[in-house]
Amino acid sequence: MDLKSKIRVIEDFPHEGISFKDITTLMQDGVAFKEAIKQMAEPFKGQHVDVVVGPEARGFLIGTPLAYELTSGFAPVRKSGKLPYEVVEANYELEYGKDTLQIHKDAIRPGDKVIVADDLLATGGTVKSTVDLVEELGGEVIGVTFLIELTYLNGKDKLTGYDINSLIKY
Ligand SMILES: O=P(O)(O)OC[C@H]1O[C@H](OP(=O)(O)OP(=O)(O)O)[C@H](O)[C@@H]1O
Ligand SMILES: Nc1ncnc2[nH]cnc12
Repeated sequence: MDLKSKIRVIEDFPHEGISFKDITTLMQDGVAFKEAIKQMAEPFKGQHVDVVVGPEARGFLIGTPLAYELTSGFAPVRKSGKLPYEVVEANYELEYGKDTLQIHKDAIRPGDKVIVADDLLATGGTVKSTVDLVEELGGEVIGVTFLIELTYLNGKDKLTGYDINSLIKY
């Protein structure tokens, strides 16, 4: 299936010069959505995964079905002030802004095998912060996976040494 053809591209959103990759059109198509998650899970089948971690908000859309497919737990990384229990936090920059991300202190146990999942890799700021939070809690990041990678932004450079996968490349 041509999953790339299911992505809607909107130019100059949310700012002039940004070519926004809209995954809602892929997700509306049940067969395409299922195929995308199946393909994202493929490299991890047969490996033990304790937790998939996904950053708010689109990381939840991809991370939770991936966790379900891998029979692992899921832990959310959220923007500042949303999580009710004790947190650790990291500041980050992304393609069109900056923010603070937080994770519950007990979301990861030391030694947990963790996959970090998001819809899209742009500059890599979001996912690098997410990886840092997992490692601060003692988790081992065994993979970092994206539905989409914007190769022209070189986000992978922030993630050297990690096993990185992406299904759809621009
Ligand atoms: O690689 P980066 O440059 O960090 O950009 C990628 C991030 O940007 C988007 O999230 P956004 O912060 O727009 O939040 P949302 O998921 O709540 O829409 C996207 O879902 C990734 O998480
Ligand atoms: N170009 C883009 N399209 C969709 N989400 C993004 N997040 C960061 N850059 C993005």
